[in-house]
Amino acid sequence: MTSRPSAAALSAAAQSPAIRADGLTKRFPTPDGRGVTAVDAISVTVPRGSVTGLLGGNGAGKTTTISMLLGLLLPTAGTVEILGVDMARHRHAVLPRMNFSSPYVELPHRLTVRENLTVYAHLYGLTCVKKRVQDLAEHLDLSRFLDRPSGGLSAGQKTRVALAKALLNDPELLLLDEPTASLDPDTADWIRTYLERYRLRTGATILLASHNMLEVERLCDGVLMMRQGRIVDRGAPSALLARYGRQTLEEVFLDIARAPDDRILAGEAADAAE
Ligand SMILES: Nc1ncnc2c1ncn2[C@@H]1O[C@H](COP(=O)(O)OP(=O)(O)OP(=O)(O)O)[C@@H](O)[C@H]1O
Repeated sequence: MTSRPSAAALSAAAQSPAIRADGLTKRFPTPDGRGVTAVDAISVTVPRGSVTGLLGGNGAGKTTTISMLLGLLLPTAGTVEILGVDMARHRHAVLPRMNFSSPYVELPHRLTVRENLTVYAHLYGLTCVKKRVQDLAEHLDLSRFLDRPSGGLSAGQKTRVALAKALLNDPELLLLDEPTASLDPDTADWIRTYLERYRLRTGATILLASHNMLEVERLCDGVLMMRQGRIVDRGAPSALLARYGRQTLEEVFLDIARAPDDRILAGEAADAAE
């Protein structure tokens, strides 16, 4: 159902967290019929204006989680509210207020950067599209290759274009899957600084999946640690360092990734108690 939320629901929504997921689960079918549980009943609350890191090893369930938050994948079970709006019922009311970028989603190769951004700007229903594209190109240092086909850009240039696409509608909620994957340290630092400034300027909420622990320590107020589809720990980076008695988030990550399964279950108990 995609009916419009009521006035009372909209007023309550304004007070709600940026993301609230409850019991969110995704099971994929597999050819052997056993299926794989990519995301296993996770419950997450992300406050407005925060930057939250979604961490976990390969296959932990980060991309699947982000896809469900975006409404790109239907959950097998559980609920998602974005900016107080129930994604299952009123997804179209909130989609214009959010956006995402992912290295796994390529823009059409043959279109130029300008054409791609223009198409997306129209899809998002923006007015003054020409000026918006021009302004973003300047902010993200894209002007030199605005008229080149998107497929011919380097990985770093593509990442900046993907970020421009994600910022076209000035999203209140930005979901980023590995925003600095395969970037050189200079470009990665540039993107992080840009994101910090965007958050400060707009008060937007950012959820980012990352394998770069220094990035997470620098950008994130809070961290969600995933393993085998579950949230096994969470907290501010400083709180996690203290809890594990470690100096760096990378060490904490390794502790969690290498812990025996009974530690995972302990994390689940903490999750349920939240
Ligand atoms: N369409 C699909 N069909 C079957 N299994 C899937 C599908 N998509 C994801 N999976 C499985 O779900 C699990 C979680 O995958 P996901 O891509 O969410 O992990 P991830 O944490 O983003 O990993 P990475 O860090 O490697 O990108 C993995 O076991 C993966 O093989």
